[in-house]
Amino acid sequence: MISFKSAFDKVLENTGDYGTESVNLLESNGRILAEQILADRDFPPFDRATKDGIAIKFKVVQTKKQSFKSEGIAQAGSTQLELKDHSACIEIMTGAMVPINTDTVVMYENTVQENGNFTITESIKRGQNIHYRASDISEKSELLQIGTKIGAAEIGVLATVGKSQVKVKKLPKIAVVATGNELVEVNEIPLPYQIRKSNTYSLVALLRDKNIHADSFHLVDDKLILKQRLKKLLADYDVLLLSGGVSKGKYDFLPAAFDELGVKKIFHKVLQRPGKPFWFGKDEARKAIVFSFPGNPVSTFVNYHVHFIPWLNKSLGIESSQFTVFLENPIANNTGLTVFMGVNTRIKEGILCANMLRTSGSGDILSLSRSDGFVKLEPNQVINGDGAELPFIRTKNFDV
Ligand SMILES: Nc1nc2c(c(=O)[nH]1)N[C@H]1C(S)=C(S)[C@@H](COP(=O)(O)OP(=O)(O)OC[C@H]3O[C@@H](n4cnc5c(N)ncnc54)[C@H](O)[C@@H]3O)O[C@H]1N2
Ligand code: MOO
Repeated sequence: MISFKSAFDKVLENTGDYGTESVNLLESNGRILAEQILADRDFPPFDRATKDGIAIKFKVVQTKKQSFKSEGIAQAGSTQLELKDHSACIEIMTGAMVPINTDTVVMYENTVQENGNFTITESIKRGQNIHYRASDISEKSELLQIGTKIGAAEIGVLATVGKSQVKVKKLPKIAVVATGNELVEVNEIPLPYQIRKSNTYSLVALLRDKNIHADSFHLVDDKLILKQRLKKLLADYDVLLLSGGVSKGKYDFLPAAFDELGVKKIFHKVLQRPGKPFWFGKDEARKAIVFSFPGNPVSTFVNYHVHFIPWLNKSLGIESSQFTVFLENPIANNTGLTVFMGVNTRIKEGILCANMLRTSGSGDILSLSRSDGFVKLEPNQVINGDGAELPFIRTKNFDV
């Protein structure tokens, strides 16, 4: 059996690169940018008014009482106007081009209007209320780097520079596989010795959060059939995420089946809890990676978060976020295993604090919906009554 750290390192040594693809702008949300985005023009592209009011030439302002006759209206979305009489003004709307021969915008609220003449009522500064051309960034400057995670703000930038198609990192093609004769479908009534499958649904849902639309399968405990089905899945998919069938049971055929199919075992069994019987391997010939998680729901869930997510992030070229929480309870891990313990979190005086949850073990599927994530305890780590800051594996968003 290998330590959690060694297993984790081996998982990260076996990441893949799935290339790039072009997707529609809105479909790029949540994806990883695979092209450098440059400004196609200056930002902003012209001197633009930031207030509705009048545009004037500052130099001609002599007294507070002076009034400016309006020559016309500069509307956003219209060509640039020119102030003919330098002692007059042009009314201007937010977003419009500042007219030629003007350099200052005074908002309507700071003027008094009478018969098309405007008198400025407040002191003004030269150049006020103008967002100057290229003051944010100039043409050809880099706006977004390769490797940026695209969110709503980036979609706005991409739209601004006219990217209706965006080159993003391709996601691996994934098969989620349930194993076990005891499993029935969600819409079936289980017999007394059966249960409905849940792991595959959780995994498919988790993957959807990563924009991956996985296909799911169910394999029964028959070694020959298992091998036939696995062979095809290994050829058709980049990654197999399996649950169940990897411990010591008489029907836990997966390790032997992988061996007979020529899938290289990288490790089997990790000094961690839950999720100890995790089997990880690589099919060099068919170019597939196999995450074969132990079947207990908490084991599958924890392994997905602690091993698969960092693997996926590294495969896509992005850093995995590292969180910590302050665990408020004393706890002793009297084992040589790395332990992942379900916790609830809350913000106390600006600090994210965690409290451990009672659970009956890795078959306790309800504990997953009650917890916000897991804290990581090192082998034989003891936390006394003062609590301690610990690594935190977040499994829920803070906004839910
Ligand atoms: N002699 C030993 N027995 C066990 C060991 C061991 O080291 N020696 N390890 C235990 C640990 S730890 C775990 S975790 C489990 C993992 O066993 P398997 O990966 O072989 O999984 P199964 O036996 O197939 O299933 C375990 C449990 O999970 C339920 N299950 C499976 N798939 C699903 C699914 N898709 N949805 C919901 N529930 C699922 C299954 O019905 C079982 O109850 O082994 C221990 N035993
Ligand atoms: O790996 Mo098991 O999850 O300890 O029950």
